[in-house]
Formats: sequence, structure tokens, C-alpha cells
Amino acid sequence: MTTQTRLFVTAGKIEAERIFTMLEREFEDDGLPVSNAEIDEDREIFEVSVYTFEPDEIETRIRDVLGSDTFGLELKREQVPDIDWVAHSLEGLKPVRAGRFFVHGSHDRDKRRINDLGIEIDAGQAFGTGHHGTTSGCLDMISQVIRREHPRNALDLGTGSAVLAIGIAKLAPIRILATDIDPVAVAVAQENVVKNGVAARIQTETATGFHHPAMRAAAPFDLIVANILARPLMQLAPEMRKHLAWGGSLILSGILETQREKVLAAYRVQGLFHMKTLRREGWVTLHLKAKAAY
Ligand SMILES: C[S@@+](CC[C@H](N)C(=O)[O-])C[C@H]1O[C@@H](n2cnc3c(N)ncnc32)[C@H](O)[C@@H]1O
Repeated sequence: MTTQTRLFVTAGKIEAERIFTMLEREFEDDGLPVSNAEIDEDREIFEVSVYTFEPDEIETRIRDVLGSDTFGLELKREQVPDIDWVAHSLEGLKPVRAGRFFVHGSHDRDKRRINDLGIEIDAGQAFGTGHHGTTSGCLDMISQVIRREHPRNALDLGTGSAVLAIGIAKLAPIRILATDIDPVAVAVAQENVVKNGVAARIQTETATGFHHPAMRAAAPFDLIVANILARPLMQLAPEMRKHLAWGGSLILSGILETQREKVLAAYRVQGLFHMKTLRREGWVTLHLKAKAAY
């Protein structure tokens, strides 16, 4: 695999937001991932990054957009290391049961029981083997929601290994859009989608938040799942609401128990109702609805 380069600047919140908007607009049509990540919460310092396989050409374009001195900020570059989200191989790890799902590596395929909905994920470069409390919380919540609702169109935002999108596809005969900011994760997601026999119904795309033409084409969604983190989830609340169909369900995770109230408040403001909370290992998974249907 060719090594990717991250071109980035470090800036305060307002400047970073401005730079992020300019770069996102510039690279949207190229499909290049652009991210704005907080690296120091206390001092509100952010890093705005563009990921590319052609750093020289992209650096020139960044300087064209921001000005040759890039707002007086140093434009840095680094090789993106092979991301090891999962610290240890799945070999030796036990399969996980969550809701109706049995998430396992290829070496445990024969341990599936007759009524299990198997999801085969080998540990790799994307998050989501089912072992984390947020993933298993989402799988459990997906099982519960799909048992009572009949979504026709779903989005898995921050798909990682595609474990949640595959879970939805195994429960409902519908189309699913699975996106991630990290192109390496998207490549892994696509492999897993094929391996699990659901590639015809899951479209994988590299996208930051909702910024991708595929989002506009597929919305509104009547089921959105997003296992990211509390802060980006709060920032995404208005966009989530905009892309959620009336009566649709939203499943959110990556939220610590201590952050639950803040996240709920951000979504309450958007007119979403809290339906249920699942708790696993200090993490919470929330089910919200665009209207209280039951
Ligand atoms: C905790 S992992 C979740 C993976 C999988 N969905 C699961 O539940 O196990 C979060 C994923 O979200 C992606 N991500 C983070 N911020 C994002 C954003 N703003 N837009 C899209 N993806 C994002 C990360 O690259 C990572 O793969």
C-alpha cells in the first residue's frame, strides 16, 4: 500500500474553523479527507489536516487557497503510520455476542450457532471488532431498534471496520451508506462488506461528517448510527437532524457516562427525543428519535 501523507496546520479554534472550511471547499470534489481535530482541549488548539497520496501537488494547492504563508502558520507534513486501532490481533480474542449478533474473526467462523447473525471481522487497521463497549452497545441497540422499526435507508457515520453497517444489513434488507473520515478505515470497511456478503447493499465512502455528495444523494435516512466521540457528536447535532427522516432513529455512542447529559442537551435543542440508554464499561449508547413514536 502506498503511504499516505498528512499535511496539517495547528491553530486556535476560530482560525482552524476558517481554514477547515476553506480547505474542505477546495478538496471536496477531489474526495480528499479534510479534518479538524482538537488536540488540546484546555487551550482549544486544533489541527486541520488534509490526507493525500500526492503531497507536493496538494501542498501547492493549500498554499494557493490559504496564501503562500498559510496564515502565518507552519504547514507541516507527516507520513501517516499504519494505523493500529486495535492494539492486539483478534487471534486469541474471544468472539463477542451483542444483541442477535455474533462478531468473530475468520478463525472462529465454525463457532457460530444456528440462530446467530454472524459478523466476520478480523482485527486490522480499522476500529470495530465488537470488543469495545461502544461497538457492542451499538449492535445491541441496532437489534432492539430494528426489531420494532422498519428502516428503509440507513447511514453508518464513522464506520471503521463497517461492523455496524454489516449488522444493519444482516437484520434489514435495505441500502446503507457507510462513511469514515479515514480512507484506510474505508478500505478495510469495503473488504469486510465484501467478506460478509453484503456489498450489494452497502456503499462505503471517505467523508468528513456529512460532507460528501453521497450524503445528499441518499438522505434523508430513517436510521443513523454514529459511534464517534461526544464532542464531534455534539458539533454534528444540527446536521444529524437535517439528514434524519421525520420519525427516524438515531443511535449514538462513543460517549462517556459523564458526557451523556451534555450530548442529550445538544440533541434536545434539535428537537430529538431520548428513547433509551444502554451502558457498557463506562460508555453509553443512546437511542434518539425525531419524534416520540412509542
Ligand atoms: C470509535 S470508531 C467506530 C467504528 C465502528 N463504527 C464501531 O462502532 O466499532 C470511530 C470511527 O469514526 C471515524 N470518525 C471520527 N470522526 C469522524 C467524522 N467527523 N466523520 C466521519 N468519520 C469520523 C474514525 O476514523 C473511526 O473510524
